[in-house]
Amino acid sequence: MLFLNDNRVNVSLEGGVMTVASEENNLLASIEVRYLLKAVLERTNLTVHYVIKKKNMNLKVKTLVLHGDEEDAQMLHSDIEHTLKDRPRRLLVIVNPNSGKKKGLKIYKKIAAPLFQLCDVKADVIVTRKQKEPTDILKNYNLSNIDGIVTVGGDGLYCECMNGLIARVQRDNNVKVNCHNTDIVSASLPIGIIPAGSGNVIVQYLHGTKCASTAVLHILLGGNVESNVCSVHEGGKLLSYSALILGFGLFGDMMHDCEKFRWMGPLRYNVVPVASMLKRREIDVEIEYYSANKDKATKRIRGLGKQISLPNGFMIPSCKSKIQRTKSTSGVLDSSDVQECEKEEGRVYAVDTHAVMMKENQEE
Ligand SMILES: Nc1ncnc2c1ncn2[C@@H]1O[C@H](COP(=O)(O)OP(=O)(O)OP(=O)(O)O)[C@@H](O)[C@H]1O
Repeated sequence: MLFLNDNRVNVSLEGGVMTVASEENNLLASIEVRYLLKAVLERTNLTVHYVIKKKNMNLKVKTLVLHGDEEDAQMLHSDIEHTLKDRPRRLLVIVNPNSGKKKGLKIYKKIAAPLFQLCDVKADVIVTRKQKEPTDILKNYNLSNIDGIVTVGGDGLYCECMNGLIARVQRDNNVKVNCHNTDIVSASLPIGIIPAGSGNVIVQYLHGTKCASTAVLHILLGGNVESNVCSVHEGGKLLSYSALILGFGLFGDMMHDCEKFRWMGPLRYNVVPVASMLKRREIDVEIEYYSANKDKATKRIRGLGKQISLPNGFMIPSCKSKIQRTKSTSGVLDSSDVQECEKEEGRVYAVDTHAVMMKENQEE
């Protein structure tokens, strides 16, 4: 026998929904099981922590307290815990204390750590001291001991961890990474992002909000989504993996210039691009991409000092496609020039595939 306030209630966990109804069958509470966070049992009291989604896409923790017969409370507790068995339990957390406004560590301690504790999540927290450290950590870390990686920082930290993870997976699978025709082996380990950086574009894209506690809750709820990853090659060598934006021309110049003013913090993205725009240069570029659908012919887009957009749908996560770009060349190319170009040193190839998982609520 269980009670909600003074009402004697029946609780069911069927059809993916936890319902609490009065003896007269009036529905008193209804919570989707995927939004259940944790059930805490203290003798005859069972506190159910769950998440609600607000209109602004932020998630908020709520509680429901049931009390009554100790045995009934215990049974319901173990039923709820059973529904949570696939949630992440062990995480590697990589914090960049210098991200954005340098609040990464504070955000982790104040927002993430208490929620991790509530959900019995064991976190191995590493605070980075320098650039490239995340890549080194992921070279040798025992990945079989964890359910996911969490970054506390900006898009750059995520990209570096994604690079480290993808490189590690290729190494473990003996992939010839310098060969641009080789498929990238997908990583099965998800990467969650707690935003503490300058732009936090990926988190906004995933969750519709840059709220840090919402990101933590998405990670704890255990949803994930596949994401494309491109490998970028030059001169027969792998340069890097890219999962957010692969840019060149004006965009590349802007980002390059912004890096020189990292000391300015997030403000650099508002100021520095203006100067990059003023010293804008024309770039002749040709992009060639191969559709996932092998029946479709190879398409080619050419532009000289123009904005070039790839067709819609290019980044559909499940789509396997390849893009290739030649290095900046002078004059307009025809198809025979392209073949010549492909023999040149210094060409850049990019191959994209779905390879990395990011934490997200699947329904969003
Ligand atoms: N302790 C550290 N000191 C300096 N740089 C670091 C440190 N830890 C990580 N980095 C590197 O700093 C870069 C940017 O990190 P992050 O994305 O967290 O910050 P950001 O301010 O949002 O920058 P961006 O706008 O480039 O994303 C990453 O390449 C990351 O690896």
